[in-house]
Amino acid sequence: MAVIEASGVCLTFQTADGPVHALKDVDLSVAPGEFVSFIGPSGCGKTTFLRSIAALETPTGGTLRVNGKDPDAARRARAYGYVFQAPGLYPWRTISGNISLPLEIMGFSKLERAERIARVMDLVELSGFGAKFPWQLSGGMQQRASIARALAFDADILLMDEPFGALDEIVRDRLNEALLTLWRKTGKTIGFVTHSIPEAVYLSTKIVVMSPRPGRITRIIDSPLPPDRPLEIRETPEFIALAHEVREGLREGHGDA
Ligand SMILES: Nc1ncnc2c1ncn2[C@@H]1O[C@H](COP(=O)(O)OP(=O)(O)OP(=O)(O)O)[C@@H](O)[C@H]1O
Repeated sequence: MAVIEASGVCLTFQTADGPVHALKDVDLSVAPGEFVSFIGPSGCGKTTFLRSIAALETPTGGTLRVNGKDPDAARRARAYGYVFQAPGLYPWRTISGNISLPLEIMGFSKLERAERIARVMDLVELSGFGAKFPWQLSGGMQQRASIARALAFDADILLMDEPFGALDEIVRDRLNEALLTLWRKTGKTIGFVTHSIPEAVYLSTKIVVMSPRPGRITRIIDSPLPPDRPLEIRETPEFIALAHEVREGLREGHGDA
């Protein structure tokens, strides 16, 4: 069964300036364990599509199923964790306290919380930093903490909206590597929004190229790269050819190919 199944999904926002077609006729099927990146220029509906999967927006047409359920039922079943662009950690709580908060709200016992916090901190390589406050950590470490928080429910799906966009390239490279390791270890299905072609190509098993006005999918590219990817893979002809294909897809969407 597909983890995410979109068929003819449309979403039109009614604004004071008239309707905005944020998504038009989006068809996509994501299998369990895939790493799917959404790439495209500003305003092509990447965030809107991710938010629709998470039941934070409601499509105005078509059907969208998450784990075979409608997105709202999937949200209630805690089908996914969501990582936002900014880490969004509470400065008055420690890193452990931040990861713990949603677990507290969901009523997990103290013992279970401690076990889960230790496991996810290990996954994002932050063990030993639990007692620190967010402002004592670098930007990259804060974003890792926010990923740990999203992983704490142990949902099968991880939705990430440009999580590394604000970080410098060296930190971003390290986090990309860490995310791939985490994905291989956990087998989760990941939906990842990015503006970066190398990031999309490095991370994904499937690259979804989108285009604006109306927001739509112009190409879906299945990656031929192996799951095990050292950073140096970016220098290989296969990687460069794939990046070229994504760039072509982006150009086509702009109508100036
Ligand atoms: N709540 C809203 N009300 C009205 N229009 C909206 C709303 N949310 C998004 N839009 C519009 O829908 C379109 C798609 O927006 P969306 O944020 O999904 O694009 P995006 O591809 O994620 O862009 P970016 O890369 O800049 O984050 C844009 O034209 C945006 O202005």
